[in-house]
Amino acid sequence: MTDTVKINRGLKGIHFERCGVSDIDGARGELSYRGYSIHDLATQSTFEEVAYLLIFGELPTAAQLADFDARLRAARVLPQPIYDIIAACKDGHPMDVLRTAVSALAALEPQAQQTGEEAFIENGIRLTAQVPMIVAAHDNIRNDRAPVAPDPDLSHAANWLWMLKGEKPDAETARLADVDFILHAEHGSNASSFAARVTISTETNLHGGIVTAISTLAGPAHGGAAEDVMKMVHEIGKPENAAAYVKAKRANREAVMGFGHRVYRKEDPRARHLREGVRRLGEKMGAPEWYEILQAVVEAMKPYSRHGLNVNVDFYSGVIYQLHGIPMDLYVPIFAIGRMPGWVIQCIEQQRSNILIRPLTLYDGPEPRAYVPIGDR
Ligand SMILES: CC(=O)SCCNC(=O)CCNC(=O)[C@H](O)C(C)(C)COP(=O)(O)OP(=O)(O)OC[C@H]1O[C@@H](n2cnc3c(N)ncnc32)[C@H](O)[C@@H]1OP(=O)(O)O
Ligand SMILES: O=C([O-])CC(=O)C(=O)O
Repeated sequence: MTDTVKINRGLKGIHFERCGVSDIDGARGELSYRGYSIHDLATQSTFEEVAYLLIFGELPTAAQLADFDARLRAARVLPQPIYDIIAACKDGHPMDVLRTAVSALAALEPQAQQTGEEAFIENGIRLTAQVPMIVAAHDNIRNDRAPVAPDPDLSHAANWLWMLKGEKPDAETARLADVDFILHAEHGSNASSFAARVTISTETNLHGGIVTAISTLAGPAHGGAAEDVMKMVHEIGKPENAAAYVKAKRANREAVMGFGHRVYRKEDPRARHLREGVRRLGEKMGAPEWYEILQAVVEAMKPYSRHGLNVNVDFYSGVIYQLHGIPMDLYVPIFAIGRMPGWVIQCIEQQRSNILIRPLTLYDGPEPRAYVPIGDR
């Protein structure tokens, strides 16, 4: 038996379900949400429209978008105990604080216990509005500032920057954040969405799935990579050091952060928009060196890229955040803010045609043996 069972470590290349939300063509380096190219969405759509598209399956009409947007804006409310919980763990990593706060919301808001499609949509919209509030409130509280009240006149992205910094962003800055959220909104059966589906498959509530997803996104092999890319860029310091840095990493068989992907064998299509964002923003702010360091790393990685090792979505995003003065440990929470609609729809899809997700591990431990009482060991 042991010899004949095929083990798929990491479930590489395994389709565990059908899903009509996003399509990733790893060989071609293409991504679409509900049939719409990520390039069209990133250049023409807004986060609110994309969130609607992901959750309801179609691009909204103007009236549907206005209604959805109003629901999102009305949901910008956190119960007071959440601020107390954030204050109590303010010195923790923002992902730990976010996870704890979302978990607390499940206990504080009675409607969070409801399951079923309507409840998941309602709770998903509320959480999508609350997650940026939690991240911004934490950053304010840990810096001895009062949380900034949401502004009902601002879009999701602009309101996030307003709550974080206490200043209204200009249109270009708000649009860059909007595009960043669109690019991060959904990505099929990535580790955090898969983990959320496993949780939902036990018939629990949406908040449980989102808590799982936040935990899973945090690691450096997934969303945590953006923070590590920025640490790498600081360590490299100037473009001429990039080749030696990459050589040393490869000699030690260590990963260069922001490179590699389980599915893409060509460049991650999302990276194009973020690269352009870094280049433009660097020029505008008189700090072109960050873009130059990143491009020097890309150049240095070329000899290793022949098996499809290319930049992923996490490679360029950190520098954009840094140029906006956002602390490094907020990079993963920003990913989580963008990913909310993707997590919500993955949980809805799992619930819609549920089956308990419970794969097997092949036992390769000791043969059956006699129990030895503790006094005789
Ligand atoms: C939003 C996201 O989650 S995107 C991913 C973000 N994560 C990162 O950027 C962290 C760095 N990258 C990685 O650790 C990996 O590429 C992962 C975890 C993303 C994907 O891992 P896997 O699909 O398991 O690929 P695997 O690790 O088997 O890599 C295949 C080959 O590419 C190499 N490789 C993969 N990623 C990298 C990297 N970042 N730097 C250098 N080499 C790499 C591996 O060493 C391996 O080479 P080998 O066949 O000679 O042993
Ligand atoms: O799909 C993956 O494995 C990781 C990823 O790029 C994402 O979640 O955006």
